[in-house]
Amino acid sequence: MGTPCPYTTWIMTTRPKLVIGTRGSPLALAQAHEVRDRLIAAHSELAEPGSIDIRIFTTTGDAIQNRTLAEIGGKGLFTKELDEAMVAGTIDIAVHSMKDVATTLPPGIDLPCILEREDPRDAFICHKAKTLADLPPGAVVGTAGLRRAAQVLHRYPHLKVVPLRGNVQTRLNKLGDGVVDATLLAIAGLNRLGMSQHATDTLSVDTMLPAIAQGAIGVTCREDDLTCHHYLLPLIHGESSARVRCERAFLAALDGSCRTPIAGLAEVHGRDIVFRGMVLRPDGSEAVVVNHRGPLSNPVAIGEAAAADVRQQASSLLAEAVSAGKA
Ligand SMILES: NCc1[nH]cc(CCC(=O)O)c1CC(=O)O
Repeated sequence: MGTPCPYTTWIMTTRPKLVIGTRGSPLALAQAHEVRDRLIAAHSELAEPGSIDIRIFTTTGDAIQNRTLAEIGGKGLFTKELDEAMVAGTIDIAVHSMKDVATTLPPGIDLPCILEREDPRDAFICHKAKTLADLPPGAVVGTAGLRRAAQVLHRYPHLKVVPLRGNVQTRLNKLGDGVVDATLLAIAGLNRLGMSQHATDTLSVDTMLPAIAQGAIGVTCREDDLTCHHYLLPLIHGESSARVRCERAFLAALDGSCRTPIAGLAEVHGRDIVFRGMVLRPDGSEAVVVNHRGPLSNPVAIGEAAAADVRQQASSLLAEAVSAGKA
């Protein structure tokens, strides 16, 4: 046996083939690990120990957990530091909840990969009632998002909504402490954390239309990084990509963000996409719902047509919703 070449060892330990950037919340880490495991399963050259490095970043969005997002303003709060690290070359790919990704990507960054989507629906979590409809008048629902708040107030005007922020565990703790009577969380997040046992009920999309792209994980990389585009290719899920592109086209055409009281869900029926979009007044007093169907081959056109429909039917409601999300 010859002596191992020290030069080779040095390269292997200091230069991973791929650096993944992620936020540090348990949910973000679970998603980054899922992407790492899928990359390893798809590419034997990445299976060698040390080939993939995961680097954790605190984003502006994480730093302000205790204020409501609507108070802060600005787009891409959960992606900013990751985008900068990618452009600088510190990381090669970044893993995101697509729900938190602004509709316009920064220059030089591509979103080549949407993984197979999880359940897009919201969970109702409560120790006092079996479902949202059973909550008595005056019961307090804690939620950070205008979309969930406006839909709760729209369908159940007798309920009270208060802001409740923090990561999934923090929100469950606050519920346990009795700060609120109930809260709403994405089923996908609970599933990925192995915490689905906390869901008291799954809300139908007729009760609570999901956020744009809820339950979908996306992976970004530099536009000119052909190696990463190659690595990500087998992870792309076609139907999920089409659904997310349709929903994001709707949001983009309405100039909305993840903080706007806008909801939408695209589903695949045969060779068609069936899309439902909703825009609400922030106080839930009024809502407009649009339904559009079209070929799976052009998802963006369906989202855009639905947005045009909203503009035509409810321009003042839309203006109020959009400015609430930017305030
Ligand atoms: N804004 C936080 C956030 N971003 C993505 C998820 C859940 C997972 C997903 O939608 O993919 C959550 C938590 C929640 O809304 O319950």
